[in-house]
Amino acid sequence: MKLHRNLVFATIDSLHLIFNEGKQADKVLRDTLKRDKRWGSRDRSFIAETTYDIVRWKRLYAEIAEVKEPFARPNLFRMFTVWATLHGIAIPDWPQFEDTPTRRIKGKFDEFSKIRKLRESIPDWLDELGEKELGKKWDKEIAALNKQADVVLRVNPLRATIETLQASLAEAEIQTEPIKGYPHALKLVERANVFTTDAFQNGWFEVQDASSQKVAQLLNPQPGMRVIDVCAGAGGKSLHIASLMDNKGQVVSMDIYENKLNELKRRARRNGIHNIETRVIDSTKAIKKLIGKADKVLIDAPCSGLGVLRRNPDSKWKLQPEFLDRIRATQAEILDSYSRMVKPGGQLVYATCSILPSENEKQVKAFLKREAGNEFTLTKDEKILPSSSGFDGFYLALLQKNNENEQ
Ligand SMILES: C[S@@+](CC[C@H](N)C(=O)[O-])C[C@H]1O[C@@H](n2cnc3c(N)ncnc32)[C@H](O)[C@@H]1O
Repeated sequence: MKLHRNLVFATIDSLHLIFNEGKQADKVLRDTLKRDKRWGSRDRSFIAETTYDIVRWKRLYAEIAEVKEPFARPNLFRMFTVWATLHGIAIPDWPQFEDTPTRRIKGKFDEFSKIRKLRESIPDWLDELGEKELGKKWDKEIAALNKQADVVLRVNPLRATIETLQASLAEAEIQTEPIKGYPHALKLVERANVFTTDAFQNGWFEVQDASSQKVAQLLNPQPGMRVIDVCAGAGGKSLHIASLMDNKGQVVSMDIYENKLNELKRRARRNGIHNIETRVIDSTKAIKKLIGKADKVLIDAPCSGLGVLRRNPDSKWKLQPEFLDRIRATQAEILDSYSRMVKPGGQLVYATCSILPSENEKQVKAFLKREAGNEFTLTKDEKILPSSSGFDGFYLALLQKNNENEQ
């Protein structure tokens, strides 16, 4: 592979913004990719994939390149050299690469591969936490979380079927395949930009990982019900729930951030969904009004996001142990407060995109022991691990609230 100067420079510029200025990788790449209209899909994917790769392997590559943060520009070129050498790509004789030794890169790679926190390129604290929470399983999970994620679509049954969507994408030269056990999912055979397709513009599908699609399935909403999605964000799950309800009944989508709910409304319009009502949680009143009013409540809780590291490798470097302590406390508060919205005889699903028991089954167990949880029983739960599923790490628990006469 021949390296092109403007693509390499765009990659280095993106890395500078992500590493040195703390900008979010997806936002940086969105802006970088707008820089040159002449770039084709291969050029774009080179910039995006190389940037994500170097973000994912930051610690390992920095150790091999013997550079430290903040990374001066010549040091970003040294890290790029590590990436290129390990991918068997020859380094061109540009002045930027003059001081970047290529010798010993493979030797150091082999040497560091014996130490998990270097091999998997993660901070010390995260390696210790993973081992403490998951024991021997941590080895396999962190390795799986360092792989590139598949792109999975969820067909919108209000607008298309798996077959019509597959055919429409094939016309745009995007090949997909169904995934056994996931009735609404299609996996891209090769990465492609699906957002420019007619099928996307017409609301035939959303991009949603296969594990995430299991959440609304477990909630099993029925047409005519009132379902409350209390941590709805930009609405990935709300849209799925509303489509399963065939636009009949009501979905109340709530979040503390109005801008996320505005995005949800835009997506709902594109999906042809008109049974979603959004409500910002700006005081406890918003919750009190809905106590005992929902047939089903979904708590898609804020979490560490450790199960989706493959999609957001930069969160390895942004996550802090103190944040994890705070988020666990928030999860417990949310469970206690929002579970009150479930009617007697109704159901609650608690979900996270984390693989840590302390955010998942331990959180549910503790809730069931507290006063707020004493009217609920755990019907079933599922831990989806990236190493065995091949998809994002998720936890889902279905809880049943007693009928009034059982209280
Ligand atoms: C895992 S994300 C939700 C993703 C969303 N359900 C989806 O499928 O796209 C968690 C959401 O919880 C929201 N959140 C954080 N703290 C909250 C709170 N105290 N009450 C309600 N929502 C909260 C965040 O803004 C975030 O959108």
